[in-house]
Amino acid sequence: MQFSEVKYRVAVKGTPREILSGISGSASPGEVLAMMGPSGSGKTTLLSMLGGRATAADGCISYNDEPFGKSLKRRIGFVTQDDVLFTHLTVKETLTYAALLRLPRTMTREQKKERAMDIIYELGLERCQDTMIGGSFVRGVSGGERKRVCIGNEIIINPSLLFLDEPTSGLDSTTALRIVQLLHDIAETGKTVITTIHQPSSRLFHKFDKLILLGRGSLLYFGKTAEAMPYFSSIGCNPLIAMNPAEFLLDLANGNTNDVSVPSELDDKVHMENQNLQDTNSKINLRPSAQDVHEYLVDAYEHRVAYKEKKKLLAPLPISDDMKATITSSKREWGTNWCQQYSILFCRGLKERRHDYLSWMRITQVIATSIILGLLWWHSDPTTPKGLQDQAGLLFFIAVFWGFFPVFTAIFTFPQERAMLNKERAADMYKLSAYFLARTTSDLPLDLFLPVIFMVIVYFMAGLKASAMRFFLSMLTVFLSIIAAQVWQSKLVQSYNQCP
Ligand SMILES: Nc1ncnc2c1ncn2[C@@H]1O[C@H](COP(=O)(O)OP(=O)(O)OP(=O)(O)O)[C@@H](O)[C@H]1O
Repeated sequence: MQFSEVKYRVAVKGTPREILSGISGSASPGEVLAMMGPSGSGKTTLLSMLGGRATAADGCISYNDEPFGKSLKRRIGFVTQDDVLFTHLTVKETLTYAALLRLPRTMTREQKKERAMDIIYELGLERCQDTMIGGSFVRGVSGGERKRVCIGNEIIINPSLLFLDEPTSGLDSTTALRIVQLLHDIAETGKTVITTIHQPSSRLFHKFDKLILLGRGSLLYFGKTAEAMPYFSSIGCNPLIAMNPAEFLLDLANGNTNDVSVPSELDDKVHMENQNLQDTNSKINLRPSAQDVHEYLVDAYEHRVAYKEKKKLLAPLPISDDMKATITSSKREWGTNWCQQYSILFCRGLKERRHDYLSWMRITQVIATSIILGLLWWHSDPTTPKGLQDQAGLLFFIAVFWGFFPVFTAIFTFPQERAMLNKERAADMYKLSAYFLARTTSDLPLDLFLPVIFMVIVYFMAGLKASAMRFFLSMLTVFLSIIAAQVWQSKLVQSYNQCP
């Protein structure tokens, strides 16, 4: 993968702001490329563009000399910074559903399940395979285990290109090392791995083959990790005390020169500025400002390394015609057919949402409402015109209540699923129509369970046991209200149909 002069701009309050200013580099099969830089330096933005999740304002990104195409989606694994997983599924269920949806049709269902189990063992998740993922309201697996599940979700398809956004953040050094070792092993099988990383330990730092150092959206270094320290030494920046190279590079990228030797050009600049300050009796600076350090590093890279690296990027890659045809093909390859996608998504939807739909809070809410209604219409008499009018009012209330109740549930549960829908659709896991139908139909049995309890209570308390026909008609009203609610919900899904 090669990228040259990649730029990214956003408009902040109408003013264009440059997030990335001309980043160039490359990563080859068998290599792990790490992107380092202070928070807000543009690592995630660059990774999203390289992974085809965002479009660059300027510049060129190519994969085996071809631009990003739909067929590439299934060859790319992308682990986002935020863990996007279903909270109520277990580790094993999560990876099994991913395997069933993503692995190619040529594999049988059993083989796909076996692959999920292999990943569980490979990532050391066997002890928590039956534990729920969990989230803000449900206690589940630990942060490190959740991160490993996210990685497993992507490596399960054996991607040619694997992108990871801060896979080791918040993990202890041993677990972090284990994950980086895993990335190394994946790269050794001929894959390309690109990861952003925050403050790695020195042991981790040396595991990366190539390094990109970003500072304020500019490239401060791109090249072999082993050559980073000699390069900075050659431009006059050396650590004055023994320190982790990653810490030293991050300090430099932040413009912090404490415990770092400063090149003579920067020293001269500080002296000149101090002379001007003495004239105005202002406070004297002892160290160069962060802005000066940044400008010096960008300038040094531009003059000493950039030209050489850009020349390397211009050299054509030797690629076979078969490979070229696969990359340029605009045909999407689905891992499963439409019916299989529907049935997998239906089962997954039932498993995930039964916790929300059948929670004690919802059950109590429904039973309490039905008891209140039963008390208000206590043993109403359907033989008089006034009593019949009363019962028509009750039926109207029931229809409205069951029209809105599922809608509110959908409003609260769907936004949580939106991130998942975006992520899975970006990886071409299924068609939107399969998702939509599976979601609507998996909600129906759950939506119908509570109304039945509700209706039974109301009928016995309000004394509406007169005719089976009337019971049937009011159940039909409830059912139609729920269908109307589901159709309304489908509009909600369609409004989110702008994902890639
Ligand atoms: N759409 C946007 N609108 C406004 N600012 C943006 C947008 N996207 C990115 N930025 C800004 O661009 C900068 C780089 O963001 P990015 O998420 O790439 O940083 P990062 O290096 O990954 O940071 P961290 O390590 O904290 O995750 C940040 O200052 C961010 O606020």
